[in-house]
Amino acid sequence: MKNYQVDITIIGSGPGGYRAAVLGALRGRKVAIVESATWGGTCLNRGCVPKKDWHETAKWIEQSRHYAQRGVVGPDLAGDMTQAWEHQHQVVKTVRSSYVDYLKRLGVQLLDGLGSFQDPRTIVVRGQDGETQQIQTRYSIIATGSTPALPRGIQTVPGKVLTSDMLYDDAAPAGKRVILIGGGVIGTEFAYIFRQLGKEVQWLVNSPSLSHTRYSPQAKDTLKAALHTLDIQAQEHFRVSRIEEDARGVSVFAEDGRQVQGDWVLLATGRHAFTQGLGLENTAVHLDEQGFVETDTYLETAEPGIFALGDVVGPIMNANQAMSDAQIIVHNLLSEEKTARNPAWVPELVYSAVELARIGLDEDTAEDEGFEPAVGFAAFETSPRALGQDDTAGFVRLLADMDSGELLGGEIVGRDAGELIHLLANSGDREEALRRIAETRVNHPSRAEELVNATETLAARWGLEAQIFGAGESADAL
Ligand SMILES: Cc1cc2nc3c(=O)[nH]c(=O)nc-3n(C[C@H](O)[C@H](O)[C@H](O)COP(=O)(O)OP(=O)(O)OC[C@H]3O[C@@H](n4cnc5c(N)ncnc54)[C@H](O)[C@@H]3O)c2cc1C
Ligand SMILES: NC(=O)c1ccc[n+]([C@@H]2O[C@H](COP(=O)([O-])OP(=O)(O)OC[C@H]3O[C@@H](n4cnc5c(N)ncnc54)[C@H](O)[C@@H]3O)[C@@H](O)[C@H]2O)c1
Repeated sequence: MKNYQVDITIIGSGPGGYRAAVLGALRGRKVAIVESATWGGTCLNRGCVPKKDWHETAKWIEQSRHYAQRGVVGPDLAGDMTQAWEHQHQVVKTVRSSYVDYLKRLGVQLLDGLGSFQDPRTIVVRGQDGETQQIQTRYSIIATGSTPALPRGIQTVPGKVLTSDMLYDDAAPAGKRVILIGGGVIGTEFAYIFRQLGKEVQWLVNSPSLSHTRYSPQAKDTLKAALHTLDIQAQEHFRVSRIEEDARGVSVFAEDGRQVQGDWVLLATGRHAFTQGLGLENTAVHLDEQGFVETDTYLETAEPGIFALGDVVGPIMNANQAMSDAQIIVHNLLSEEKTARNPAWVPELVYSAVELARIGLDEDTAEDEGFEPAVGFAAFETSPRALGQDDTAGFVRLLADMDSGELLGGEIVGRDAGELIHLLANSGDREEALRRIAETRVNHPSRAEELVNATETLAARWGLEAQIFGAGESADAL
């Protein structure tokens, strides 16, 4: 049995674990990272990276409908999921090998196998070949992510009843008629992607799409309208209770007796924290009622020296949160001044018929926290850049406190929202944020200009000129 002595051990190599390993090594610490399955975790192998690759393909196909009017002529184009699957697979392989390479170059010790606490400072790693290795560690980070949650009584069947994990682990099933279950983020993203990739999609949801998220009603309505334009509509109040397979495919039954038939099913019915086999009983680490690892606001568990991040901590499950958590933990391990987790200021995204991005507080939360939120709005409808791209859906919506002009939150809907949100994500002084945006030297024509326009709307409509433009000359003095 091989033995290692390190400063920090990370269990799980998803975006959170990977980022923690990189930051720990860059700060001169001896780091080991353990992975029981594919290096890179859910995000790289079965989540964000392959999904965004498909979203890009779906956008190309949608945009091809504008080709003729722009003077690009030729036969009609259509999506092919088999080829799209191959494309994402190649992208994922390339990214994975560059990730692993970088960790090795930084001197991180990579260990293949299931990591399990023998005691709070000892982790045993069991490889698939039965070999075991042991790590003595000063600190540990649990970064073991999540797995798909299935409705009660429903089981997966390869090629017929899949989760998103299974969809990317093996080539996509051939059948054209797909039944998609769930109105959460995955359901809303895949309804669009599947449709553009040439599938006939029956989308079953028990509550309206994204109803449990913090996007504004305006954002959800814009997305709904874009999906309708592409003839994508959900069957609402469909609570799945049973799935049957036969020679012709699959039948999905609702609690109220409705029945839908198709070739295969994708279950997008949530995910839960994954802690199986971690040996937490040999530590003081505690799980909450939903199975998430409990931590304090600095992400330390009930066992001093053991931290946790990302999906396994929840409740927000996205790569951005996992990577932000990693930054916080490594910072706190190495600095006197501690930083607390603040999920509100980590961007959230949805990639569907339009992109939705948001950060900060929504109106209700802002009011609850004692602010008086004012809204600044700018639509892409008249943006020269958006018009030139034949893609004018969406807007920028900024929230500021009426008294102080402090930026409270922001939402960007439309093409490239996932890139533009970074202009709001800088964690600098938020009392100065709107002034910083208003003074940004912009590229023209660009979508980023609409952020400047939204700050100007805020100033003009809510009398925030002094806070946003500064106390310069008044109009009377001119
Ligand atoms: C279809 C889909 C699309 C998504 N798209 C996006 C997106 O566009 N943007 C976004 O921000 N988020 C997206 N997400 C969410 C994102 O993938 C997750 O939030 C993110 O991967 C969580 O990162 P993590 O580091 O917490 O864990 P994970 O990425 O889940 O990684 C955990 C790793 O730990 C390993 N592990 C578990 N137990 C052990 C053990 N005992 N020993 C060793 N290794 C272990 C697992 O094998 C796994 O590799 C998507 C998710 C899905 C399913
Ligand atoms: N862009 C991103 O950041 C991104 C992308 C994909 C996934 N994720 C994260 O991954 C996690 C999993 O995504 P998800 O969409 O599976 O989960 P989710 O929790 O967002 O949504 C699950 C949906 O399934 C529905 N559902 C559950 N049981 C059902 C039943 N029996 N019949 C019909 N509907 C049922 C729920 O009502 C809900 O609408 C989420 O936390 C999500 O935020 C993030």
